[in-house]
Amino acid sequence: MALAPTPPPPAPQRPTMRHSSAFLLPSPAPGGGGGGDPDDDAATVALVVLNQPLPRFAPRLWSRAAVRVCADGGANRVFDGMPELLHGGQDPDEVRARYKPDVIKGDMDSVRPEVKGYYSNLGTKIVDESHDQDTTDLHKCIDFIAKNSSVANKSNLCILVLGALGGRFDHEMGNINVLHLFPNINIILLSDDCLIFLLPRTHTHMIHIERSIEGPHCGLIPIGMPSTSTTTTGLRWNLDNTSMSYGGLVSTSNIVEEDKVTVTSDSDLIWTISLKN
Ligand SMILES: Nc1ncnc2c1ncn2[C@@H]1O[C@H](COP(=O)(O)OP(=O)(O)OP(=O)(O)O)[C@@H](O)[C@H]1O
Ligand SMILES: Cc1ncc(C[n+]2csc(CCO)c2C)c(N)n1
Repeated sequence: MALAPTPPPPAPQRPTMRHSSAFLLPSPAPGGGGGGDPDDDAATVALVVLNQPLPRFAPRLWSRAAVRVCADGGANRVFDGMPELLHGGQDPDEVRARYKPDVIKGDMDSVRPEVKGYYSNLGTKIVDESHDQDTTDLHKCIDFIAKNSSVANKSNLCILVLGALGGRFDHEMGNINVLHLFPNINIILLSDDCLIFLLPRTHTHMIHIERSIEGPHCGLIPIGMPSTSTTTTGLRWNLDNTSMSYGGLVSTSNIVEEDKVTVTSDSDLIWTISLKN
């Protein structure tokens, strides 16, 4: 007697993780004060400034953050860049006192001595890890936020990283690697032109599109590992149980069509979306 075919195992049920870029809005949308979840107005923002030109929205995000950490030469960018961004004839030292980093951390080969001394005198904590030449300054800063800062234990922590994209390709890849090193922390890499975050495979992702400030161009990229099955909704070119890999298909130059995009995958994926100027 023929046996009945064994039914395929049910697809794993994943919890939903919600994402929103409402933190970039000039004034927060109702309930959109933080980073990860648009309905979670208690989300806690930590800011990391890298050694790249400050994005135009840096002052706004600085004001929203609970802790501000400069990665080594990122402190030079705050020292030089905040007075420039705010122009309007304000006294540079008055601006610098208002935009004082809580911490400068890194291997300290890029922060200028006078900048380090200036902020140290204002009370900034300086963490010199010049002995560690195996992890990047961004990695060191995420470690600091995860282990030592006042926001470390917040379940709704969102770390915004300024100046992570554009510039040197080895640094960009190192910055993206940090997303894969800390898959359980909500980290968003930002430039003036786009943002990037990781979609861990443990969840289905519901990405709320803030159309006034982001899109329509987007991408879904399996940087860390290939994916045998990714399914999306809300995109012009949706994936339906589709494989993606470097050397095969990766979803670049896609377009968001709906206010909500959903993504489910068997691999960690990078989500990226363009920012409007
Ligand atoms: N051109 C860039 N593009 C993207 N990220 C950058 C760039 N330059 C610096 N960063 C980021 O800012 C952090 C601090 O930069 P900094 O220049 O102080 O690093 P660094 O370790 O001295 O770099 P290196 O010695 O490789 O030149 C880096 O860890 C990196 O995450
Ligand atoms: C295989 C390997 N490649 C590169 C480096 C160099 N490196 C990586 S992170 C870092 C610190 C930058 O502030 C430096 C110098 C290394 N150690 N190991």
